[in-house]
Amino acid sequence: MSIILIGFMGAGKSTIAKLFSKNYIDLDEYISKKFEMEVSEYINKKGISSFRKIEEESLKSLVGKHEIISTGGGIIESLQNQKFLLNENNVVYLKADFNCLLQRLEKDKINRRPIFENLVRKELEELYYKRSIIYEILADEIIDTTDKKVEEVLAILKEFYLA
Ligand SMILES: Nc1ncnc2c1ncn2[C@@H]1O[C@H](COP(=O)(O)OP(=O)(O)O)[C@@H](O)[C@H]1O
Ligand SMILES: O=C(O)C1=C[C@@H](OP(=O)(O)O)[C@@H](O)[C@H](O)C1
Ligand SMILES: [Mg+2]
Repeated sequence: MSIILIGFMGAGKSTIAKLFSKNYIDLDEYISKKFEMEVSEYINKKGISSFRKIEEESLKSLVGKHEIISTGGGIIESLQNQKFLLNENNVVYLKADFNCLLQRLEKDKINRRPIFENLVRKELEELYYKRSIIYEILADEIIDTTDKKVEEVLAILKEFYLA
């Protein structure tokens, strides 16, 4: 079994997966290593549709092989992935208020996120609400990370799966 973390950009999926288990895989990191370029570079060079296809293939091939998988926020843009995730039993939605996510994303100088950088606030907010409904539907567990420290979120996840 694999725990699969879903949620909007900035929810803390990559951070939490890494801390939860040595046997983690981050889909963006996996894709970046495979194609020897940052995900942002891949999206800018090859386009978002190509990236979504790679995400589909990667998700399918990695589930079951790692204790925890952090996905990219757009994983649920693919209908195929939605169906796949609906059939999985350990999908955890890391959620947060829009303003909280925005603050985290603005502070994060390490990861480049074309979807975040190329949208104006209103467009990003619309995307957030559109995606939030889908994350909720697909989730087996939901952790609200708003105003929670990384350590607190990690402790809740451990309570679910390691207690
Ligand atoms: N619970 C949290 N509280 C405050 N900052 C956080 C929290 N979780 C993650 N962050 C920060 O937000 C940014 C995005 O985290 P990241 O793990 O890359 O999110 P995601 O993979 O969901 O996009 C990073 O700078 C990270 O340190
Ligand atoms: O929401 C999205 O469409 C994306 C989210 C990013 O991952 P994080 O959610 O880990 O930031 C990354 O996969 C890519 O930039 C596209
Ligand atoms: Mg991430």
